[in-house]
Amino acid sequence: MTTELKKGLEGVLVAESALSDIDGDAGELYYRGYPIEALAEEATYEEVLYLLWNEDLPTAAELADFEAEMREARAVKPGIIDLLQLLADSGERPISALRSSVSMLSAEDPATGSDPTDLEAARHMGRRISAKFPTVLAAFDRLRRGKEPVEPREDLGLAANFLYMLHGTEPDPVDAEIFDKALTLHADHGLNASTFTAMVVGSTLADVYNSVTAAVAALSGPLHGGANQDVMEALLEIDEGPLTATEWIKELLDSGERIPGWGHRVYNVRDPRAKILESELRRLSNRTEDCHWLEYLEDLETHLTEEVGLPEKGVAPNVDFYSGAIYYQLGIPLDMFTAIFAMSRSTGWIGHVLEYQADNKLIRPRGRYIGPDRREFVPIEER
Ligand SMILES: CC(=O)SCCNC(=O)CCNC(=O)[C@H](O)C(C)(C)COP(=O)(O)OP(=O)(O)OC[C@H]1O[C@@H](n2cnc3c(N)ncnc32)[C@H](O)[C@@H]1OP(=O)(O)O
Ligand SMILES: O=C([O-])CC(=O)C(=O)O
Repeated sequence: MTTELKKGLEGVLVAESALSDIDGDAGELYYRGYPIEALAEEATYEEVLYLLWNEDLPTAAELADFEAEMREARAVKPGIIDLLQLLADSGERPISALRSSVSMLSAEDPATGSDPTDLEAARHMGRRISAKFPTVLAAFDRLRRGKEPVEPREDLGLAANFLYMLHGTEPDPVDAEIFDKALTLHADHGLNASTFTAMVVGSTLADVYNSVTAAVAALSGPLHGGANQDVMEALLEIDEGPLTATEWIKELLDSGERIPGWGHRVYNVRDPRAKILESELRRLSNRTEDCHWLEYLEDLETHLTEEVGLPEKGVAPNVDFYSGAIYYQLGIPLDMFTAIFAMSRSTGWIGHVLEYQADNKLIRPRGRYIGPDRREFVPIEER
């Protein structure tokens, strides 16, 4: 046993994976060997989903079968809608409603309770979760706004169908394409906190529903998936307040707070996903003829880079810095941003659990004990 303590498991190798590879110094990300830039530009999110769950990109026939299967699984039963109504009425956050809905999806799946080593049953559960997450989230948002959920459409891709179910109207093709790219960019990212959580749960041979429930919970925090909402809240505060973006960020730094959407455990340079999202935000801003969110973000990045010098400390924009403004311009409510991240990341969680369980070893690290020395028990009447 090693006695070296690695706080936060920083830099510790705990598993092998063929899903995604990150070069933190070069700022590069690959899914199964393909650069993220090419996948975002050339492939649909469904192709990426297939790639992460299988060993390679699908042929046209494989993709058609896979898409048909996923599209057929989109609808949810009335019991889920009743649960979502209950959660909406109690003012639950979307990410928490999503977490609760995984338990209900499990209750409604006949495969739940199957042999934990049955990988085909696990794949089936994974497909159902990723197919139903967009339906659950769109329905939850509509219910809390007093609207009827919109039934999923099988003739639309996953990204376009989500926007359709959320807004009740078919999205502009450019909006759907940009959202599809955002989903691709969030689909997997090595052993990040939520994926590792899913793997820890999966390593006990708990089923995919249990692994995903825990992963949603892990993603919800502001140090992980919650940062995209924090960035947009900051932009709104700048927009509504008297300070310029640069003045606002100076105040935040002076108060000793961290900049949301900046810094990363693995990247020492700009996250490659931030670069793609910045250019997609530009494309969207040109379409909506509203560039001011992009301008705030670029002013902030210029100031934090040139004046504050954060990149010299290895702190640079991460995936959450530019994504929030895209979602906002697509008409997605702020508190849904982290849940949308979960909707896409379910792909990575499930892929990693399936991969890990295929060659399973219970994950169980050790902690260094720093409590009192051995001592005699004192009965309560003598304390
Ligand atoms: C999808 C994702 O999960 S991406 C990350 C999303 N989270 C955020 O954007 C929240 C803001 N960022 C952070 O809190 C951090 O960068 C984390 C949690 C993501 C990574 O943190 P760690 O790898 O543990 O780095 P650590 O906390 O040790 O920070 C290292 C140094 O960089 C600084 N730093 C890190 N992030 C930031 C930031 N956002 N703003 C200002 N300084 C920062 C720290 O103050 C520290 O400086 P010091 O050595 O002078 O004390
Ligand atoms: O990798 C990480 O630690 C966080 C991250 O960027 C992600 O999960 O996409």
